[in-house]
Amino acid sequence: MAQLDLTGVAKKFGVVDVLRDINLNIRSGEFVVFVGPSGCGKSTLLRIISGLEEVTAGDLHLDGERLNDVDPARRGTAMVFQSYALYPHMTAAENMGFSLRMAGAKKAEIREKVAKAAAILQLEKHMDRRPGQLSGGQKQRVAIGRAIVREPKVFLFDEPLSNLDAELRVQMRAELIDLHRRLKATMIYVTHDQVEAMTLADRMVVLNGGVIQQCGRPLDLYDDPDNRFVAGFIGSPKMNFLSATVKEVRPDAIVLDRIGGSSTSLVMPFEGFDAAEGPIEIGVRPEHVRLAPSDERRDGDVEVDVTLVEELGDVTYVHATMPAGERIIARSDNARHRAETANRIRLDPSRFLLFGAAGQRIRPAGAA
Ligand SMILES: Nc1ncnc2c1ncn2[C@@H]1O[C@H](COP(=O)(O)OP(=O)(O)OP(=O)(O)O)[C@@H](O)[C@H]1O
Repeated sequence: MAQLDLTGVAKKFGVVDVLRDINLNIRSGEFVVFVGPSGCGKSTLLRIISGLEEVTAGDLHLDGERLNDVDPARRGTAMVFQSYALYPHMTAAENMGFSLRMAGAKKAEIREKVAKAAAILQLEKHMDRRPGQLSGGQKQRVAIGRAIVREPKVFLFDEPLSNLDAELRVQMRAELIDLHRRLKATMIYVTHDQVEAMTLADRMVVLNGGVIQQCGRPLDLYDDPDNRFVAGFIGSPKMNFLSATVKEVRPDAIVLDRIGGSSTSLVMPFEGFDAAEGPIEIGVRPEHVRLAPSDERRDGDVEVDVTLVEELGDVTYVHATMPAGERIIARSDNARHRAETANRIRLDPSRFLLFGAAGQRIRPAGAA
């Protein structure tokens, strides 16, 4: 068991609020990823859990035990840092066993635990090498091994893959998923990379400005973001945002006008729109914006200026500007021959998400 509960956690550095009213329950065995832009407070939150920082307000409980005043070494957490933080003069085996030695463990026990971790991480052949003789990926595995031998209740990872090249990062991601499956441990992972977060997380916690913006399963956040920040942060290329006005409200639909500054009107299925919402913004993902076939014209097709065509082989992204200058990205799965000549896009209003002036999501009546 390793259930972690954060209640009303806040942190100030001087007068600056770095974290505000963080409430989070992390279940035993869950892989939770804190994600957000630089400076949003994710590392500070991880350091608070590890005990490297104190809270300004709020409580932390691990399996019901209040952690606030428990010494970092006795919390049952183990941290893996971006910088590896290995001792250069020690071998991989000595680095991995160091904390056990400091805790007074017997040599045989240390040997056994280090050998077990080395096997899990496929490091057996490198255990006599010093960090200087290891690759970046091997060093990171030693750092993870050092956490494993401590058999922590909660593993804490602070951007552990950001010093590795792109290919190795993908490989290490797969290894971390496998490690989590085998150890069944509670893991908390910090990254600013939303793709890394999406691929690793059982649950993502999106932070911005020291506040939790949304917390949930990666695809739920992708499909059903609570606000414009989450909608724009998750997904690559990013969600398109277009201005629009609501011309008419029907019981089960709205008529949107001046979409992206164009003369286009479209009917969007939407139950119970509240006319008091004020100006709105449409969010639509690139995969829901298509190139209109040149031989077919439909209401709602928008003339655009194509500014860039990115042909990636399996998919093509067409970057364009709408008549009033708003930018939009369309995705095409088979547009190699057509992308350069495309000049109209087709929007799918059933895929639109609506956001209010403060960036809040406007959901249809009855939606969660
Ligand atoms: N010891 C400190 N004293 C003062 N301010 C700090 C301290 N540590 C962090 N901060 C500030 O707190 C804010 C959050 O920092 P934190 O390192 O948690 O962000 P982060 O989301 O992990 O960013 P990054 O991805 O760049 O590491 C930043 O504005 C940072 O400058």
